[in-house]
Amino acid sequence: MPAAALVWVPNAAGPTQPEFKYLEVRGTFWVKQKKLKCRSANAMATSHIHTDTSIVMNPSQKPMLSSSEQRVYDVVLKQAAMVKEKKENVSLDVKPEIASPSTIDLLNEAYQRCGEVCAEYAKTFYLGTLLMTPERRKAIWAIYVWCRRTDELVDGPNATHITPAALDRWERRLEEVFDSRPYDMLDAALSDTVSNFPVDIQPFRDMIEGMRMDLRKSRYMNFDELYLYCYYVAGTVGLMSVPVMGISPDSNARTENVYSAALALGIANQLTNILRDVGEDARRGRIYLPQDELAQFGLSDEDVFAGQVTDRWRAFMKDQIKRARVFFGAAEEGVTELDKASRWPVWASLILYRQILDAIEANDYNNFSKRAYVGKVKKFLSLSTAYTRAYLHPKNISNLARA
Ligand SMILES: CC(C)=CCC/C(C)=C/CC/C(C)=C/CC/C(C)=C/COP(=O)(O)OP(=O)(O)O
Repeated sequence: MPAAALVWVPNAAGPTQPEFKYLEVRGTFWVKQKKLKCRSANAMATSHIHTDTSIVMNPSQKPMLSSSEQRVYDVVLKQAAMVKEKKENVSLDVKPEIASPSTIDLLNEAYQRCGEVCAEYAKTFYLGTLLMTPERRKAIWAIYVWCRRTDELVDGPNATHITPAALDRWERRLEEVFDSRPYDMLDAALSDTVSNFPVDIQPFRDMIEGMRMDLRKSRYMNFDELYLYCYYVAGTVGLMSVPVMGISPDSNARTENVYSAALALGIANQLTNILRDVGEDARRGRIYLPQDELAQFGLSDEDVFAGQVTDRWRAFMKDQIKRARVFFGAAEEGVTELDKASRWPVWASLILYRQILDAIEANDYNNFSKRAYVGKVKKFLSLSTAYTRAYLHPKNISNLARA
C-alpha cells in the first residue's frame, strides 16, 4: 500500500475550486497533513500511484489520475452535467399526459412489485426508502431491482449458464428501457423512472461491464484494476441513485463532488465486501485482492488458498482496511449534501457496512473461515445513530461523523 493519498472533500462553503485533504500514511496512521487547492475534482484515494509524495505535494500540479480513475471520473462529470441541465430546464420539462388509466395501473403494480423485491432482499434499505417521497421511493426500488437482476445473471441460480452473449442481450434490453420500449413490467418501472429523473445510461452499461469482467477475470494485478471493478459493480449504484435521491436545496457543494462521494461509497462498500469474503471467494478460485500488494507483504495466491492468519496477513489486511476507511471518509462528506429525506438510509448503510471492517479486526483478521458480521444490537444502535446524523444541521453532522 501506498505512502500517500489525496482524498476529495466537498467544500460546504460553496467553493469555486474543490478542495482536497492530503493524507499520508505514517506507520499505521493516516495523518491529515495539509489542504490543497486542485483544478480537477477527482483524486479519490489515488494512493497506488502517489507513492512519491513529492508528486502529490506540489499544489500547482493537477493530481495525477490513474487510467481507471480518469475513465470513471468522466462518467461522474457526465452524470453531474445531466443533473445540472435538468435543473436549469425544469420549467420546460412538462411531460405530455398520454398515459391511460390502465397503463397507470400497470405501472403502479410494477413499482409495487419492485418494492416487494427490495423489501425481501434489502430490508433495512427498504425501510429507509419509506422516508422518501413516493416518487423517489418508487424510482429507487426500480433501480434496485434492475441491479439485483443484473447481479443475479452472474451470481444467481442460472449463473453457470451465463455467457457474454447473454450479457450483450441484457445490454440491448437496457437500451430499450432507456428508449421507452420495456420488455417486461419490471423494466417498465425503470423506463418510467429514467424518464422522470435525470439518470444517465452509462452507469447501467458499466454495471453490465462489471459482470463481463467477473466472467473473464479472477485476478487483479493492482489497485487500479480493482478500482475499476469496484466502480463497475458498486460505484455505479451510487451514480444511479443520487439523481433520484436528490441533492439538498441548501447544499452549496458542486454537483460533481456529491457524485464523487456517491462513487466513493460504492467503492468503500465493495472493498469491504471483498475483504469480508476473502475465504469464500478463494474457495471459488477467486482472489480480488491486488496481486502487487500481496507480493509487497510477501504473500501469494497460495497463502490466500492456505488460509492461515499470519503476521504478514494481519499487516496486509490492516493496510487494506485503512484504504477502505479512506473511501468511507470521502463518502461521509457527501451524505450531508443529499436531500434530507434521503440521508438516513444512506447514513445507515454507510455506518453498518463500515462496521464490517471493525468486525474483521475483532476476528483478528481471520477472513478465511470466520464471517465478519454486525450483531443485531449494534445494527439497531447504528440505525438510531444514522437517524441523528441525518436530521441534525449539516454543519454539525460532519463534526459528529468524525467523533
Ligand atoms: C454518499 C452519497 C452522496 C450518496 C449515496 C449513494 C449510494 C446509495 C451509494 C451506495 C452504493 C451501493 C449500495 C453499492 C453496492 C455495494 C455493495 C457491495 C453491496 C453488497 O450487496 P450484497 O452482495 O447484496 O451484500 P451482502 O453480501 O452484504 O448482503
